[in-house]
Amino acid sequence: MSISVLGAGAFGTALAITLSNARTDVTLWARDEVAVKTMQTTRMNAARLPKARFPKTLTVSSDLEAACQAETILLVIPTQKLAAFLHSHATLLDVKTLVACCKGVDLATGLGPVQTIASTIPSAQACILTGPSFAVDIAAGLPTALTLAGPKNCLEPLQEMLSTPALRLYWTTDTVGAELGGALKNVIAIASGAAIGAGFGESARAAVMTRGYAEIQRLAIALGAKPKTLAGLSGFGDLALTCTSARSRNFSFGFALGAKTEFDSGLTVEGAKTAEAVSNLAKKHGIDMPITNAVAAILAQRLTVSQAMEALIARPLKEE
Ligand SMILES: NC(=O)C1=CN([C@@H]2O[C@H](COP(=O)(O)OP(=O)(O)OC[C@H]3O[C@@H](n4cnc5c(N)ncnc54)[C@H](O)[C@@H]3O)[C@@H](O)[C@H]2O)C=CC1
Ligand SMILES: O=C(CO)COP(=O)(O)O
Repeated sequence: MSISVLGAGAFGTALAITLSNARTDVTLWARDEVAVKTMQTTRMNAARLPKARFPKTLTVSSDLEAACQAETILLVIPTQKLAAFLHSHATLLDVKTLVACCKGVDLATGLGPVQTIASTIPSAQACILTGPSFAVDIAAGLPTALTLAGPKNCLEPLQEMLSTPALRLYWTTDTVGAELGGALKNVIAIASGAAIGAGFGESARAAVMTRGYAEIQRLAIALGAKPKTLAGLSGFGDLALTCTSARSRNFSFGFALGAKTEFDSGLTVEGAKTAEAVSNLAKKHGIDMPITNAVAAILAQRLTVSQAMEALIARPLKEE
């Protein structure tokens, strides 16, 4: 039962390193042949995950057909690129166990990663691995706990296969809760970063996190998520990590918005497109999501960070 990790960004590389520390049949695939050759020679991914050395057992390849011979495939490319990737390579991915390792809602379709897999490759077992984890921590072998969600029949073998001495996986069949918790917390992390960057203070950040969690629950439960999943690693756990760490790209992006400083546009910030996608979903389902709407409005330059905060604080008073 071999494993291929498709996508050699920070997270794909980290997962491939930790898995190949524990087993010998892991392949890390990247589309860029030059980057693959460099990784094969240097045994590291200096561009995305500097300092982390590849175990001898890790195979790095740009041959997608060969990589897709594996029974279990981890998809670690950004959410907005996932649907096109699956469409382009559907025949190679047919009937496989596909584990999305990305966090977001597709702007074009309004679907999360599991739903995107299920709608594109119905023959596949569509799963998601999500929860609080920075790539650097996973690559360094630091203790981490994640949520694995998918169809019941494949969860236990997959949990066994993807757990390592440092990486502890919990399973759930609630794919809706797992994918929405991971997607929506990134939007709240942008808002938290903006609050800190603009100098509104840590009390304001705590309010953004807590009321953000309330709106995550409102939308996700309306779409079928279980409250227990949202309170777990993939929801509350990841919200806590991402909203409080300057190592988070979503938090740092928000911080730069609030502080009016530059931000590296080459970095993957899933919450940016997801804010608009979720704002559209909330409107469609009649769900009140003022913080998400504020982030979407800031990114569309309809509001400044200060105007957004003033509008949030001035909302009608109500029961918690
Ligand atoms: N970096 C982290 O600490 C964590 C990241 N994640 C999630 O993992 C996902 C990927 O993030 P990162 O690896 O950090 O991003 P990254 O920006 O480091 O890497 C993304 C990779 O995807 C590749 N890619 C993009 N479009 C592609 C396509 N069409 N075909 C093939 N490859 C393509 C890029 O070449 C790049 O190597 C995101 O959804 C993120 O939220 C989840 C947990 C932790
Ligand atoms: O999802 C993550 C932590 O669990 C990574 O966060 P960023 O994408 O904001 O860096």
